[in-house]
Order: sequence, then structure tokens, then C-alpha cells
Amino acid sequence: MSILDQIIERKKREVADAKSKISVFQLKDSEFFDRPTFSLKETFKTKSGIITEFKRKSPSKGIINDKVSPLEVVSQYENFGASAVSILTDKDFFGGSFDDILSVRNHINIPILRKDFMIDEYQFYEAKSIGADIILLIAACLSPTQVSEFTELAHSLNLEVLLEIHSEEELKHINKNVDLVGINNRNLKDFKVDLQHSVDLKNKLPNDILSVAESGIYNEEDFRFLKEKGFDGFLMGEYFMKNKNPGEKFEEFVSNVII
Ligand SMILES: O=C(O)c1ccccc1NCC(=O)[C@H](O)[C@H](O)COP(=O)(O)O
Repeated sequence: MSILDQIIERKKREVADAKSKISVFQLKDSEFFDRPTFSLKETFKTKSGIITEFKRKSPSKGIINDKVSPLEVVSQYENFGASAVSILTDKDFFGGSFDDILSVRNHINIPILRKDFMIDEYQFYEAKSIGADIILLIAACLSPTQVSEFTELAHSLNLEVLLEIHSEEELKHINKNVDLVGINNRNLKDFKVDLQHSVDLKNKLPNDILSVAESGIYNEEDFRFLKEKGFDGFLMGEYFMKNKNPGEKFEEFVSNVII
């Protein structure tokens, strides 16, 4: 079974368990549920275009950094120009939690992407209840119909949708309502990173859609290459997180690459 299949199997059990404990009605009662959300499409216009990710570990890299707190890191990400922060909420494979979002929500004024594996409507209500602004839909885990229905639900909750694709086959998951399309440079089956593959796929996207280059951006040259090829946004996790002070690393990066 591939890692992605294992994650989805675990996620199905996790969602069933959560549903048996907390109803959608209770989720709607959260202090965050009715708050006005922040828009990534807007912060792309005014900030760096970089979505910095808070991630403690991953299946491909193991432990990346389990010594820093979400608040200290994402506050610096915001101060130094991140357009949004992506925060992993998957516990088993990425070491994340809802608390990672809850602990920062009232302290930052940029969009938060709930980074998880969305397979059930219930998770959208969860995302809203913890203060997220954006959700990720991974084409490899969903049918085009699910993408379309989940997008509609997300929008009804004022959440923006970042749809992640990796292959030409997954282009058919794109519909006119998704807010942004992310192209994952990393193949989730074998974890190989190929920036050129993403550039080739980007050239096949509809012209008017905002595009995000995701994963495996390991240095300034990678970033410049992808920017030059026309990507609007860049999702970066490990490159900053692997440092003792991820926020400082981001500051240094931004001062070198953003003119
Ligand atoms: O990164 C993994 O090992 C992974 C494995 C299976 C599913 C998803 C995975 N990664 C999630 C991500 O999308 C990345 O955390 C994100 O794009 C940032 O990537 P990076 O800059 O390489 O940390």
C-alpha cells in the first residue's frame, strides 16, 4: 500500500471517530466559525507569494523540527512577508494538531491553510471551527465530482480552495470554481522531486488560474526558476522548518529573492 493510501485509510478512521464525538452542530458553535476569513488571492497581490508551512515531520523526511512552537514561527513568517501559512493538522504522519492552528489564529492576520487530507464534508466544518481560511484538496485522493462538490461546500463556508495536482491526468479535476491550483513538485508515490515536470504541467493549466508551486523548493535558485516560469505562489515547508530558527531563515530568504 502506498503512503498516500495508508494516510487515507487512517484518515477515514480518524474522521469517523471525530464524528462520533463532536457533531457538526457543535463545530458551528466554535468562536471562530462565523469570523470573516482572510483571502489568499488578496494577499498574493500585496505580499511575497510564499505560503510558508509549519511542519514537524513528514513521511518522506521523518522528523524535521519538533523543537519550535507554531506561534513563534508563524508570527515571524507573517512579519517577514508570507502571503499565508500552511499548518499541518494531521497528527500521525506529520505531527500536527488542531491546537497548532488554534494557538495562532488570534495572533496573525494572514490566511491559514489547514493542511490535511480532506475526504469528508465533516472536515470542512472542522477547518472552519478552528479558524482556517483555506483548505487543500488533493486530486490524487478525490474524484473530479468530489472536488467540485467540496469546492462548493468550502465556498459556502467562505473557505478558499487550493487544488493540488501532480499529473496530466489530474488536470480534469480542475473546475472553474477552484481558487488556486497547486502543482506538487513531489511525486507522492516515490517522493521524487522534479521541478521541470511541474513547469511542463503548468503550461497546460487554464490561463486565468492562479498557480502555486508546491514542495521541494530547496534553495534560492529553485525559487527563482519557478518564479521565472510564471508561478504566482510557492508553498515551502522543510527549507525553513529544518533550521533552528525557521522565521530567521525565511527573513534571509525573502531579503535575497524578493526584489
Ligand atoms: O512531504 C511528504 O513526505 C508527503 C508525503 C505524503 C503526502 C504529502 C506529503 N507532503 C505534504 C506537502 O504537501 C508538503 O508538506 C508541502 O508541499 C511542503 O513541501 P516541502 O517544502 O518540501 O516541505
